[in-house]
Amino acid sequence: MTDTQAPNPVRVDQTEPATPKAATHIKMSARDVNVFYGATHAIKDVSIDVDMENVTAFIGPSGCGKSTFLRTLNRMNDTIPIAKVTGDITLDGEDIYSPQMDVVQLRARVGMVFQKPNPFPKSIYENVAYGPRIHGLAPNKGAMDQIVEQSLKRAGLWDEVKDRLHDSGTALSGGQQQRLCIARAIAVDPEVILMDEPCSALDPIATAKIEELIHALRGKYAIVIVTHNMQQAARVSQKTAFFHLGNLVEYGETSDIFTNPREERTKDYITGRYG
Ligand SMILES: Nc1ncnc2c1ncn2[C@@H]1O[C@H](COP(=O)(O)OP(=O)(O)OP(=O)(O)O)[C@@H](O)[C@H]1O
Repeated sequence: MTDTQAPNPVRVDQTEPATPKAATHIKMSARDVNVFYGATHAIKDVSIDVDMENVTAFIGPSGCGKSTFLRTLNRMNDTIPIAKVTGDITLDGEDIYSPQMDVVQLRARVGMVFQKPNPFPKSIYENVAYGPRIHGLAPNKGAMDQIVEQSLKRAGLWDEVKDRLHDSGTALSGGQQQRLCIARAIAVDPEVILMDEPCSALDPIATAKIEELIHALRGKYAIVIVTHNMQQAARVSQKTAFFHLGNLVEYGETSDIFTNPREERTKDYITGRYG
């Protein structure tokens, strides 16, 4: 889909139940996080809690640091030599930047879906089975078959691919490929799924399917989605964080952010004054 800017005002999905004020389980916490790329200070003292019950959207103008911050949550920035992260980030209270943290394990627990669908050049079955195999999650073929089927079902793809599991994943449509990537993340039994503009390469129908899927997965996994499409943030999330120039300007319930923002900068952004 072409991520066109939202006409204003952005409509918030009123069919969603009000976000529970209590009894949320904080899954990830960031405190005073800074990210530097060499001399570029990309993230400035960001503190935020991500919970299990709500989908959290990160919004803000291009270059404000949404993707950079998202990548700190599963240490994807480790792969960028000039990136330096300071501050504390925990997953269920455990410091993910501690030297004892197994990063491969962390990235299974905190899975990621990218902007451009990136299935392996292997069969649909193998795309999903790869992670469980390297993590030793399936003792035999029957168990693996079950993981593959369940993951594809959860990703809303099973009915479309069950008769061609051994065809190449790259032969699927873009939207199907993205759901295959979500199935691949689900297959290793993650706790958190990070999505970095997962619909920006998709047409409106494929985008709607991913958005439905996000609704269906809500609560099973803590979900964080970066989007520069404000309508999408309003449709899929219950919590929204607005970033600007590396700062977390405002974080709260999506309905408040879009209808009654506290900060002038948030108001300017959601009313289309910049970005
Ligand atoms: N690999 C990198 N090396 C150097 N600088 C980077 C790198 N990645 C991002 N940056 C810089 O960090 C800042 C934040 O970029 P980031 O991609 O996180 O923003 P964003 O809000 O996700 O933007 P967009 O919506 O355009 O994807 C920008 O100034 C960007 O140029």
